[in-house]
Amino acid sequence: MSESATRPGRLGVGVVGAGRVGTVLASALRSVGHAVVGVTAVSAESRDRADAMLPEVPVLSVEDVVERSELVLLTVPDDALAGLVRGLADLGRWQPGQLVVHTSGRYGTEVLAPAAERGAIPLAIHPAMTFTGTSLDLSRITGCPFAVTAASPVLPIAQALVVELGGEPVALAEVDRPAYHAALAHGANHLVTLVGQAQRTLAAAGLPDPGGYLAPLLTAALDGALRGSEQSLTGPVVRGDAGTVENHLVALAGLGPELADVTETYRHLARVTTRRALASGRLTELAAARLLDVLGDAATEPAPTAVVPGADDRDPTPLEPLVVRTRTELRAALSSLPGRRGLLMTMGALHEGHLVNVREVRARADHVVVSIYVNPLQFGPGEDLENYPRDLDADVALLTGEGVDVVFAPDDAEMYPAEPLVRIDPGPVADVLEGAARPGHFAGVLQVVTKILNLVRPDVAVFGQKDAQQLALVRTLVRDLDLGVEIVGVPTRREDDGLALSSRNAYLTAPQRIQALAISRALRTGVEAADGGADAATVLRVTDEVLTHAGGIDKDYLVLVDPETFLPLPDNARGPGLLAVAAGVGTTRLIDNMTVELGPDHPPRQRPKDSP
Ligand SMILES: Nc1ncnc2c1ncn2[C@@H]1O[C@H](COP(=O)(O)OP(=O)(O)OP(=O)(O)O)[C@@H](O)[C@H]1O
Ligand SMILES: CC(C)(CO)[C@@H](O)C(=O)[O-]
Ligand code: BAL
Repeated sequence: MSESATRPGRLGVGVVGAGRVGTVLASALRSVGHAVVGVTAVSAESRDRADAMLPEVPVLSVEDVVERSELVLLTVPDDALAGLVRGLADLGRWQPGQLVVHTSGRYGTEVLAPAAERGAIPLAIHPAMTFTGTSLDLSRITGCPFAVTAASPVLPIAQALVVELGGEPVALAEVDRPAYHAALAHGANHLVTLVGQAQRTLAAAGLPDPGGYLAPLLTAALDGALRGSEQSLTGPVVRGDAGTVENHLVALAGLGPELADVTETYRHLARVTTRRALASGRLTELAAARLLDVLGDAATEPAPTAVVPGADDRDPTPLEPLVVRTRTELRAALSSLPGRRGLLMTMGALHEGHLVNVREVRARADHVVVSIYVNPLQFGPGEDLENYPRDLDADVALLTGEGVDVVFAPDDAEMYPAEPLVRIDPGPVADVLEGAARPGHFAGVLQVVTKILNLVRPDVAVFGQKDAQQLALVRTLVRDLDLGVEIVGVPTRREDDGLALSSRNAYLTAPQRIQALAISRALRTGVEAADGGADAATVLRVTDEVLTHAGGIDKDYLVLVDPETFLPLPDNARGPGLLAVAAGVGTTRLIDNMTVELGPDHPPRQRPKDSP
């Protein structure tokens, strides 16, 4: 085709669909000398837009617009396009030689076949741009890439049209349009969702101007991503920082159901990011495996929880859990819960720390079971079995609205109909620290944990890191006895002043509660010393100094131990360590712990305020 034949010349342009794209493109065509002969606009919004962007252009019926135009711009929603073209063909409105141009990203020119059959020239152009429907958009078109699809003989017409608009035509085959459009929608539209999630999360964290706060970082990240591809990636995943990722998941879960979509997206994108970083050699197999372990396996990814508005059409999360007291009732209740089952075991007297654990279960399972049972086997003589706070109604009230399906609250006769003869031997970890202070405690814990796991048969069970030795022993139990349940540890939830949440805090008087703060203060001092490069002996000494000088603290033990064996670390130890305390405050015995990284080879622990 010759140059003059490919140039559109001065055309009468008609616009079907006075949406954002149609009015902006028509206005641009008008500004380069074409005449806009008519526009369709049904809603008041479209009429206003047509008025503002295409002043003095008559608003006409679809048929009149098509009849009067040499170039018909079809800018209707994608789903309406095929019907519109077919309908106009049935009415005999298409004219030979008429240019019929649509701007749908998804379609090529096939969708215009009914017009082509009547001699019209079908062209598909799609600007890779988002529009506001105002004159601001005119500048956005300049230099904007347009995907152009047309039969080869008329492709130059489509290209020339785009050049006239000020855009950069890029030829795209019919067959590639859907994937092309998916890529654009994923990048541009889902970015809006992602940035919106980041803003909502920052707002929940109390930042006054989330958008302003994010702008420099996100601009730099986008710039890097566009120029350096995925090599520009920074943050905890590419550092292999599974602890931080786990901490993020817990923090997000703690923000409540309105932000459940953030957890879901975070988990999914972090998994994909991990796999990409592994494939590009930026993560080792081991580091990737640790991350994927924390993030949960894609194959067992929980369906979105029902608390996400509109996320799926299952029944809404029951507001109040079903309370069952016997194993028969439990079995019946479980039989109506299909899918992945998650469990939190507790002794009741629930607090916010338990709720954080509930949310962690909910993020990992379709259904949540909470057990409430004060297990006599784990209490020694003279301990607080009789006084341990029990208030099932208050516990159920606290769990209401948290997406818990079933509360299993057996009494002693139901849990132990007969004195158990077969006992679990927890092994050497149970002989030290809590085990030494409370002989038989962990045998009793593992006995009841095994029973409840067998009764509930969960896919995943969550335990708090506050009871670090218990968590380690439960992991060993599951490994050694092949119990086939995923055990997830959850970081300790604290009051704002640092006190670890615990049911036994209820025993503290107001002055004792203040005295108890010395425990977390001492641990924090040790962590900071380790972060500053202090050796194990120094870390232990500075922690001890705080504890010893605090009033009202009756230290039972303060140790710096290996987090797996719970044996003391040597003075020159390197790597992870656990600072663990048990202390009496008045008549209440409290435990707490924090992890430290020892030795110069280890980077400082990840702080929440670290860059992403
Ligand atoms: N502050 C907390 N943060 C996160 N998890 C916790 C916290 N406190 C307890 N948990 C976890 O909740 C589960 C149930 O614990 P439990 O019912 O014994 O509560 P508790 O507050 O530890 O009670 P206690 O005061 O008797 O030690 C355990 O896995 C425990 O580790
Ligand atoms: C795991 C547990 C529920 C067993 O009684 C108890 O030890 C607890 O609450 O941590
Ligand atoms: N929170 C651990 C259970 C106990 O102290 O007995």
